[in-house]
Amino acid sequence: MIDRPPICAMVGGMSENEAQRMILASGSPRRREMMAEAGVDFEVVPSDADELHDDSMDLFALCEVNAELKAKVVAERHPGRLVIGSDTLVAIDGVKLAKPADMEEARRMLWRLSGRTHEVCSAVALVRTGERPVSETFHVISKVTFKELSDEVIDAYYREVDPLDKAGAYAVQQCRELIIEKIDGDYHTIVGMPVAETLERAKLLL
Ligand SMILES: Cc1cn([C@H]2C[C@H](O)[C@@H](COP(=O)(O)OP(=O)(O)OP(=O)(O)O)O2)c(=O)[nH]c1=O
Repeated sequence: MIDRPPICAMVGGMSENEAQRMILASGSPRRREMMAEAGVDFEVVPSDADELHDDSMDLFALCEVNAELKAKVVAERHPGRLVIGSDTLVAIDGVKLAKPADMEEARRMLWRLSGRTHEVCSAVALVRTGERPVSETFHVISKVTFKELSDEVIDAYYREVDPLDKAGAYAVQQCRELIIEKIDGDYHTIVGMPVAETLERAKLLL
């Protein structure tokens, strides 16, 4: 006899367990770690969506659009599954800082942030296609104040931290004492995703 789950435990051709398994549409190791630490069952399918860069948009709006683009591409390929996409941007004086293209740009970003307070926005899109479609997007903004930096401090910081895959060219989770004076808001939002709120909302949508 073929061993298969009963029909009542099947959702659109998937077993209930598979349907309940969320997809994190991200290549970010930080997002993956935060979801894993929260103890949820999920699969990682990085998104190949092209991110939008539009300085005329509000910080939160651009972040939300990018989170949606990332989630939608993966959701289209996995109908029936709840897909989580996320985007993080840093902003100061109306200028948005994404991931730096090279070390020179990274250094320029840190100088811009030196001794000042900036915003970090992380947006999350929860998207499902198929029979029970869902599209919900939200964002959280936290504030980070940098110490006054110097060339020596930046050299020391970049000996320990690779800035090239991080918005704003720094990582709050690494060698924080070298560059950061103060954090106001949700720490996980700065690392890349407001994970508690994401999972609360996701649970209601499964
Ligand atoms: C501000 C900040 C950002 N980051 C990271 C989180 C994100 O991985 C990255 C922002 O770039 P994103 O474009 O949001 O994400 P990503 O390209 O790393 O991953 P994906 O699009 O596949 O989801 O910066 C930190 O790790 N620490 C920080 O303190």
